[in-house]
Amino acid sequence: MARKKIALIGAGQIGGTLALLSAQKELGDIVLFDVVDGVGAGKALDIAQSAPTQGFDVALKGTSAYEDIKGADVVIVTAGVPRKPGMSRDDLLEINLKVMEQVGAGIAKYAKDAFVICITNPLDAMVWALQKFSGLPTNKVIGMAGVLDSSRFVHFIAKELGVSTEDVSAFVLGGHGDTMVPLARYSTVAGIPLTDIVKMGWMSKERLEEIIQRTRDGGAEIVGLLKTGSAFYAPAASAIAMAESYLKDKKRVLPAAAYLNGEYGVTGTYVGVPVVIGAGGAEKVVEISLNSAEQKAFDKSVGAVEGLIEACKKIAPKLA
Ligand SMILES: NC(=O)C1=CN([C@@H]2O[C@H](COP(=O)(O)OP(=O)(O)OC[C@H]3O[C@@H](n4cnc5c(N)ncnc54)[C@H](O)[C@@H]3O)[C@@H](O)[C@H]2O)C=CC1
Ligand SMILES: O=C([O-])CC(=O)C(=O)O
Repeated sequence: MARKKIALIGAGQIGGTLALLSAQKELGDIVLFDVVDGVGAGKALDIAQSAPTQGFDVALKGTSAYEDIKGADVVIVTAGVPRKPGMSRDDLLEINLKVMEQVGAGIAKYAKDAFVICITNPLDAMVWALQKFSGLPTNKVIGMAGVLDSSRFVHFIAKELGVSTEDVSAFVLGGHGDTMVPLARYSTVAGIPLTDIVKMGWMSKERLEEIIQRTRDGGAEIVGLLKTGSAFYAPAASAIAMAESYLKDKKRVLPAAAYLNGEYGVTGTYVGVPVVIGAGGAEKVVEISLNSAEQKAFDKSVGAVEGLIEACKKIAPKLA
């Protein structure tokens, strides 16, 4: 059976980590594309030279030519710029929107049958723009954020309670920004909702609120520590989980920025919701019932994303 092909657009911090993880998991042959000549090739060669000790058999290639992504099964987009301390993700909108236009054109020309995962920030607006610029079907273009935000929530809960992350699961909905909605009611420890964990007295309500806020600030916390860029290991691992679910038709239910066509009462916007990811791409948006406080928080988050989409339309009128 021929190997699958994975194209990584952007060979920076996340792109390089995506290449390493894809190789170690033997997800397919890898093309690392970057506008900066040599970056993709350098990382491809470096990772290829780890194969003898890691024991994987995949081909890696670096490039600055879009034609090399031809026939890719999965395209993961990290092209653009990350934020620095003092910036919000939204400050990246104008510069990264231009990048999405170029990337969208490249995908449309050479990889129109691919499953596309966008990571570039501000995530929900960028995945919306990338789908428009590429013209690919909405079920084949998705944004990575919810898996990362939920992983952060899981990490903080497991650490707080002194339990394995294996037994904690969490859901964070909404846009990938300050308004994201970590859902305590749908996040569990061995099946016990966090709201019950509080009732049982295992964790105080105040501590849970602090952890929820730390989750919302999870990206900024790492930007503050790194100073020169943003998180990349966990973001890459999150996108790989999504790519793997598509390539292996695992049909995992993962929180991701999906195109909403009436679900949750929202139309025409990408926002973080639980999605079944399988061979058909984003196969189904799972509509969980929200109580009034959760709905209010979700609506606020959708409003923030819609504001960014309007800003995109002003900058690039052809998106309107
Ligand atoms: N969705 C999420 O949860 C997360 C999103 N991000 C975002 O991911 C993006 C990438 O982050 P990093 O990899 O850390 O940044 P990075 O700066 O290390 O890598 C970005 C790469 O994109 C390349 N690039 C710039 N313009 C390009 C173009 N027109 N075509 C192709 N490549 C181009 C750059 O040369 C650079 O190598 C940022 O926008 C960041 O904010 C980061 C973490 C989590
Ligand atoms: O915070 C950032 O700029 C990068 C990001 O989206 C994250 O790590 O969640």
